[in-house]
Amino acid sequence: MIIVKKTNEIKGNIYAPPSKSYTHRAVICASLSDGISEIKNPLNSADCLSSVHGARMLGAHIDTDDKNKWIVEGNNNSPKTPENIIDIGNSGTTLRILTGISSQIKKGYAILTGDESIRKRPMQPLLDALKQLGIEAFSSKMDGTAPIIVKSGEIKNNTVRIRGDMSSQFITSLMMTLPFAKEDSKIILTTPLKSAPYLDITLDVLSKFGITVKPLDNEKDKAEKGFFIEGSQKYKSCNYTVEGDYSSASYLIAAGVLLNSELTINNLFKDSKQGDKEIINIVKNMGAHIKVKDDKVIINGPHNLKGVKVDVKNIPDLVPTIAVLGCFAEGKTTIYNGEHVRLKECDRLSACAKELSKMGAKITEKPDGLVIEGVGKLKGAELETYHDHRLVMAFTIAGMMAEGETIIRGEDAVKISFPNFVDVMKSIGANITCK
Ligand SMILES: O=C(O)C1=C[C@@H](OP(=O)(O)O)[C@@H](O)[C@H](O)C1
Ligand SMILES: C=C(OP(=O)(O)O)C(=O)O
Repeated sequence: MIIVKKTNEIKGNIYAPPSKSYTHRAVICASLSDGISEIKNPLNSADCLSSVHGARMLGAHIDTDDKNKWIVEGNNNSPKTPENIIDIGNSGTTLRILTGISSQIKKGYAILTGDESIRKRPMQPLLDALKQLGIEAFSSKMDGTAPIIVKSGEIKNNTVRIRGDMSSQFITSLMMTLPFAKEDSKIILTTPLKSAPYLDITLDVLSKFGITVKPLDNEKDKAEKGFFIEGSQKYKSCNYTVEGDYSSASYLIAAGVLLNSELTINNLFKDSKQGDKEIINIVKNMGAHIKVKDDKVIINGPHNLKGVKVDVKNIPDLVPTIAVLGCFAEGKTTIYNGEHVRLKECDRLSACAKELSKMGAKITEKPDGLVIEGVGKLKGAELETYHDHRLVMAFTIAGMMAEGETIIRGEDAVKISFPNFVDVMKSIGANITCK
């Protein structure tokens, strides 16, 4: 557990942890490539190591001894049949991407599974999409969740239709798999897209590893939104440096604007493709005066915040952070368009409402979001975090602002995306201890 006490001041010049989304994609692209790639500043977290593990099972050699630089020898566009089941732990990104990629093993089957939470996360839209492509992939329990069994197969059809509103990771998986098809192909979205910036991250990394995926040309194809993928492309090796993670930095930014602070957070790029850089605009709209440089964010808090309305369609991972900020803002903060936020490590809408209410927050759960009446102060309480890293980190910030002591259960989950979270928070003066 983390024991959090009211914290008067935080100070420091720190680095945002490396991006989880970029690390996953870089290591998987490198693992498929034709040579040796160096991944610099990778995120050494449990989720990214799940991608490393899966990529090794599919035939890549990956040396992670140097935590600052992973060396990846790719399987030369020829994923191998895994010797065993692939246990991807808690990582949705790994499960979704490698389900598609596994269909390109030359013979046999790949079986992908993970922890209790991952075995509840939806997979059916991706399985249906693979079926349209002539690939046999199914849930062993026949309920659309992992364990997933994927049969090696040649991609046959060249058009796949898939919903875009449940998880962008299904589409990332298809974007990374369809370059293996002999013929050109199209992904057509049957609903408006959510979490869209994650597809920009996918396109960005793919392009560095020699793969081109283009949005469908809307002039020619007015009715259809989606992507065009040229057939028979090859992944090429590339030396890649991972930028800092705005989702992880959101907890530091929230702490900075709420508390008495002098905080510089480095390695956050102004021109990043990460949707979660929106945290900067959100706190600015709430009234915070933070300085944004090309590669860092500087905060001198506290700032008086006012409630705002936030569309979280494209920024699902920021919800716990915004919920905490809303508790300390004047007036009402409304989070909407976040049905997909219920499909993460846990139902984050319901968990935020339930747990923050224990601290005296006034939160109403809506089908697609949360309405938070700013109460200005919270009181310490004992909180559950449902094995969800983002809840542990967001609730820690709430605890630092609360009167009395807050106990946060399940702190181990931070290893998923921000393994040294507790040490970083202590280094800037957070009044926290682990037991
Ligand atoms: O592709 C990615 O790296 C991610 C996509 C998002 O998921 P959805 O597309 O399922 O919303 C996000 O919540 C997750 O943390 C990381
Ligand atoms: C939902 C998350 O990741 P994933 O989907 O990869 O499990 C997350 O990091 O908040």
